[in-house]
Amino acid sequence: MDVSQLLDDLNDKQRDVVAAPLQNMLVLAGAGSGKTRVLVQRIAWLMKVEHVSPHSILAVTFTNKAAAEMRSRVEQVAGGNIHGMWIGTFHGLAHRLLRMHFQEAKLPQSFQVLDSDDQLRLIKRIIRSLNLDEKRWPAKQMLWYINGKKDEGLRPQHIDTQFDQTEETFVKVYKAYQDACDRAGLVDFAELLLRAHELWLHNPELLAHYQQRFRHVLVDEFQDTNAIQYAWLTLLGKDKSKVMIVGDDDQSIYGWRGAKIENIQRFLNDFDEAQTVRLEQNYRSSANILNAANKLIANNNNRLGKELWTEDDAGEKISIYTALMK
Ligand SMILES: Nc1ncnc2c1ncn2[C@@H]1O[C@H](COP(=O)(O)OP(=O)(O)OP(=O)(O)O)[C@@H](O)[C@H]1O
Repeated sequence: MDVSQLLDDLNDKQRDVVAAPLQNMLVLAGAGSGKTRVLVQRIAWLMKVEHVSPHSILAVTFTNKAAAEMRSRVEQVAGGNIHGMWIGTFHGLAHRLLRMHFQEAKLPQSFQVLDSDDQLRLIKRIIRSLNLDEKRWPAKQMLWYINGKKDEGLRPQHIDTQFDQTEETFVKVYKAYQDACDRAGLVDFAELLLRAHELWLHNPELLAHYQQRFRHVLVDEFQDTNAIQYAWLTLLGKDKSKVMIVGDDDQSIYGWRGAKIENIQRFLNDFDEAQTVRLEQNYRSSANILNAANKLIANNNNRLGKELWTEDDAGEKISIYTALMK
């Protein structure tokens, strides 16, 4: 087939990614370097050139909006039928798996998803039922603790509280909260991910089915993945799939909610012969802005390193604006 239409509007590095052999790959993509375009064209390439069935492709993005956009762009570029392809957020895909396999996941068929307001209300009730002082043990802090532990893949029984009485109380609330959720068939957002991971971990045949099916896995915004998302992805893709992750270690902004930038480095160690390609040409900003950004991010620790550049003019000089916060 004539593949030129899939490669025509790409620069050399973008082409290297789209037309790469079937392999594990890290695409280090700077801001405005066209990563969405590359991801979409890569999926189209897999289907049209490598004759991969859409049924074998799983693509993960970070927001529902990005997932919807990717789906419609892939449909456009690949020409319509992408039936059987899974495109979604980590949470959306985990939810889908739990609905399909609720019995193996030990959930009632009618389980409900709790949003963070519901979660906070339930935690407040638990704190009261345990006769704890709400001022000393604020519900919001408990909520952060519970979600944080789930993001790390930890159940109450995994947490060692031997030397820490404060943590002992946190774990007591976590346990009572989880028991209440389990009794009522309630699943919070962090639980979606943790339970989807446990679903595969404890049901090897089910895992084998998905490993067999999803031979091509693509993940966007990889720098934002937390420990449990990485563990889930590793279970699925490490042995049988070709996994392409796209991320930017200079754009990690979710450390405060469990994102682990070191997952990029772990990917290079854990996934066989992963190749790295850097997308450094920027299509969004003038050279003055990029040079200033390059100088600033050069101060970040432990970066894999890249240097953004543009064919555009220097543009206006940068001015500094100081604003007061109320
Ligand atoms: N090879 C190219 N030639 C011309 N324009 C391009 C090329 N690749 C990407 N662009 C343009 O660059 C802009 C940024 O692309 P895109 O949104 O895909 O980047 P991105 O890396 O996902 O951005 P970010 O993650 O920073 O939001 C878009 O307007 C896109 O059309």
